[in-house]
Amino acid sequence: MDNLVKDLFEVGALKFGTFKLKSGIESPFYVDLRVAVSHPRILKQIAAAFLKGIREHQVEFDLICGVPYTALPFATAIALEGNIPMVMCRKEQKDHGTRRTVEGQYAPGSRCLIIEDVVTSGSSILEVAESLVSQGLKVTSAIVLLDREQGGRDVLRAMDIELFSVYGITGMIEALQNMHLIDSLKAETVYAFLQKSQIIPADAKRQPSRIPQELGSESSMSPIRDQLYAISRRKKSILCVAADVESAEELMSIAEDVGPHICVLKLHADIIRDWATETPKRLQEIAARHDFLLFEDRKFADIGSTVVAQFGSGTHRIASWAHITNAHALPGPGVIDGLRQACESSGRMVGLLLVAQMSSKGNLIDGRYTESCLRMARDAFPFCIGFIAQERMDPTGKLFVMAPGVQLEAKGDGLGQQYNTPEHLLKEKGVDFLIVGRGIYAAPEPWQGRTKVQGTILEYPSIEYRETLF
Ligand SMILES: O=c1ccn([C@@H]2O[C@H](COP(=O)(O)O)[C@@H](O)[C@H]2O)c(=O)[nH]1
Repeated sequence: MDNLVKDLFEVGALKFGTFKLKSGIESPFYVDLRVAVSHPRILKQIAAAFLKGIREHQVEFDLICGVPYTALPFATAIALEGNIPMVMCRKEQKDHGTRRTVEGQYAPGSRCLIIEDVVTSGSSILEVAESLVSQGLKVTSAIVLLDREQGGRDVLRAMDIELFSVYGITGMIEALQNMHLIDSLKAETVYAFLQKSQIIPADAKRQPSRIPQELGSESSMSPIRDQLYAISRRKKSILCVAADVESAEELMSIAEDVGPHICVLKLHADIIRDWATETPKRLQEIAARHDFLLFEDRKFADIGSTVVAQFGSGTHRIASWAHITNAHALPGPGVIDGLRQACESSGRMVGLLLVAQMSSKGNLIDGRYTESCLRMARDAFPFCIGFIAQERMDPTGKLFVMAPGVQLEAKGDGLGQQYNTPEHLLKEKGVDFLIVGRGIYAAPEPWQGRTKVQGTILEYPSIEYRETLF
């Protein structure tokens, strides 16, 4: 095993120095196992090391799947050396041919062991696990060549995936020291770094949002999510204004005032007493001019066939104009299927948010319900793009959180609404977007020379403010 460590070090797969990671964090070591493909001898050693680990840990599985891209050749080598069937997971779904996300032959219910090169947070393994599970495979374990020992194992355990590793970084460092390939100063620097950069599952919920730097440019599986992140980046805004007003004129006036500063305008169409056929057209025109999305806060909560009609027909014909809508998970996945079907019939794609937590005092949502929402939302991605919630939900950051119940002062409204400050929700709870209603459109003090809406909105945080928190 030490020979492999030595070989990896000598081909530059393990480097020591100062390296800026994708997250912006500076790390005293860097692992690049991609170079292994250029050294068939090392690739063979890697496969043997994985097979040894699998045997020693008595991992039970029927087939393997490598996390794209670096672990794909590793999985192939393991499959060949160990005569083990393998499947491949696509990063993006094809838009032609079979549209399969998992390639290869497998029986539903087969146990798939995920093969990974390096684990930091576990998020890449989780993404592959989601794809495999969505195709009927079972995933209960993963094995990695090198665990950076920063907490990914705990994050995965919290998601019911057991992680086995061929090497942990500590063991690898010790082996390198014993072979006099690195000195004790380098080793100490790595240990100190590991101590201060732990991700623990509870904290995974509080990680700074990955929007907009990473996810925003990553995928186009959900055009609405991509559109939202692009607007967020362009306008440096994380604000959704909730305009709970009763007339179309008031709604248009708020939309014009807040438009330049927001990503999303949220409304309750059923509050507007004079809703007319041209109302959504006027809203769409303002949204296009000021570059924001329209979110109808309908909170669907009925059986699939009823929500098909509620979403696509009736006075409001929500599916024909909203970019985003939301639903309670209470009725089960049928509510999501119904909304998806209505979207397909209307020929427009709308992004769905599940209400996983509520801001109101005494609400009946508990931790188990919220966990079930997370599972339902994962299964429904990319139609479901996130949550209405009060804290970060998805450690992978794929599904975002919009949090209502936000004002500059944490208090209540006398009718059960509970407010948190932007700082608390962003910093302590790791939410991605803030939904602010009366804090902006019903703020008491007009600003000199501006409408009160125009004045107050500037007091709410932008992306830049959020970045100063971390
Ligand atoms: O848990 C929830 C879910 C939705 N809302 C909605 O957000 C706004 C909040 O308005 P404020 O004036 O900022 O209180 C409102 O439209 C609610 O329907 C929520 O508050 N809490």
